[in-house]
Amino acid sequence: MEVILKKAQKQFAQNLPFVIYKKPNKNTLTALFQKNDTLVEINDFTEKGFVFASFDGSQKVLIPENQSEIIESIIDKKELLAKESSLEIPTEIEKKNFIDLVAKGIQAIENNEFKKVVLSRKETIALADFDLIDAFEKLVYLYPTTFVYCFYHPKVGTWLGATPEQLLQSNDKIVKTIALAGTQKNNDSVEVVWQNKEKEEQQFVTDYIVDNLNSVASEILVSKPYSIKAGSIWHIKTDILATMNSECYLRNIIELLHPTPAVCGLPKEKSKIFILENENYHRTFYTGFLGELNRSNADDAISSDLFVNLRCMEISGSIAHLFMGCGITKDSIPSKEWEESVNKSATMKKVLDYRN
Ligand SMILES: C=C(O[C@@H]1C=C(C(=O)O)C=C[C@H]1O)C(=O)O
Repeated sequence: MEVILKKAQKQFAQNLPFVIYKKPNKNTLTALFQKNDTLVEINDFTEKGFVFASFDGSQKVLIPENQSEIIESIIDKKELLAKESSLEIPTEIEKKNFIDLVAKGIQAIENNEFKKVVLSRKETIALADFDLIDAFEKLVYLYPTTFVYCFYHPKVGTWLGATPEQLLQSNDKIVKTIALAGTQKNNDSVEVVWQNKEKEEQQFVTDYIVDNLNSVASEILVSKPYSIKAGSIWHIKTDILATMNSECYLRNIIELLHPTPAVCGLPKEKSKIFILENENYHRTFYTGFLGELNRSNADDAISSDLFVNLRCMEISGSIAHLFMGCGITKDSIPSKEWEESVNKSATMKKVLDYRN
């Protein structure tokens, strides 16, 4: 593990692109160290490597397998306990802006413009004594059930995240995906109880995915919704397994699924326009997707393994930009959505706040 982390440090110091990641519940780190700093873009999703794509689909960057050194390493055993962050809380202005944005979203739903919209915000934190690879290592230990990554490209930026959300996993004609939505903070109670607002919001996501896959799948299996925990937050999740028609390609499936109503809304186009016009910042790679694309020699028979870029931050010099969003429906209460966004920001704040 030392070796792979040291190599990542060196690659970063030399301004060469790399990604280092850990899959949910796995004890292996994988890294792709690109040997040059060429910016490679995806054309049709037949490329091999690690993809890093933006929310609006305008940027689809690849760390190509055939131009990279690929290293895997077992994660050393160590336990880091999550703790409450003591970093600064956001300002009253940030709070007011987000509450106003959510109220505007609810109004648009009441006007029947759409049924659901996911609205988000960005929070900026000044960093002291920050080390990228050290922060990545802490994320690995803090969030074992999530997809943890550190992505760097000198022409794109530096991102870190620990996301609970799979976009899809595919091998030939078998595609696995999930519907994830509904959020509540862990309060150590024995049973997690969900209100109708969260159940409905998550059902929208399941229905959307199943409806869209129906046009290209010969069979779809859908699990019952269940609760899962990511860091100190609970979500509702449904597993979906589809067998695709022979004329369906990975590119079609990605176009059908991304962005799902878990991060955009319903209907897709109308909610997307609302997001682009009303969130007063650019999401760039937040709520985009990332992961292994058409991996060669996949030992677990999964050739593409993609995740949605949530619970993430962009590092820019000595500043971290944190991103968090909430699903808004007709039953949303703006102040509660604000609290939810604050709870979600704790995922990254905990690692920024950690002192050895
Ligand atoms: C948009 C985010 O999360 C998404 C929104 C959720 C919700 O609205 O309850 C839950 C999980 C994610 O699908 C985020 O974490 O920024």
